[in-house]
Amino acid sequence: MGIEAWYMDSSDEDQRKPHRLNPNQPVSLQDLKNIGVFSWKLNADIYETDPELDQIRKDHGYSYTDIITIHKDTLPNYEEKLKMFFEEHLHLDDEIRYILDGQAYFDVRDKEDRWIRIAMSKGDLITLPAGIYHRFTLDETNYTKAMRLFVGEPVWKAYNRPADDFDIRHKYLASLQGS
Ligand SMILES: CSCCC(=O)/C(O)=C/O
Ligand SMILES: [Fe+2]
Repeated sequence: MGIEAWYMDSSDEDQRKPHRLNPNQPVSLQDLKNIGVFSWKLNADIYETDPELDQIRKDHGYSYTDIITIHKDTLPNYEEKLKMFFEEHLHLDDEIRYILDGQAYFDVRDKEDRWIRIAMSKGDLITLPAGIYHRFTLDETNYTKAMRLFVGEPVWKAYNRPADDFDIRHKYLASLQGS
């Protein structure tokens, strides 16, 4: 199957709810590619030995990996971290996440600054381009386990919006021209 994405409503209700418009307004994988968001569906049951994952890592230079389990019993400062992840932000590098178990949402801004919600579940690998405004939340199941990948030594620093003066933000916006 792979990821499913849709435009969000503007309600302030629980961030863990789907927040679909009525009627639902789906966003295609091609729409996501057009804003620099790419995804793969892999077999998460074999992530430790998966040749497909190895190939993606080789092709993109994802030399670093670690695993984060996001659940109230496993993640230190759980509430604080979830709050931080849901602040709209950007990074100076690509954000690459592979869901090994459970599910979660990434929200990204489209070219018109509208929120797109991306539903991620076991086996979904996603890359968000450096400079895109985004945020992350668990869904109502309150659990996910994800591999974090990075080119070289990881830099987790997030810059909350507004972060419009960074070169990477200009570069990202320029990359959208004509797409
Ligand atoms: C699934 S990893 C936690 C979320 C995160 O690291 C991040 O930067 C969200 O935007
Ligand atoms: Fe992020």
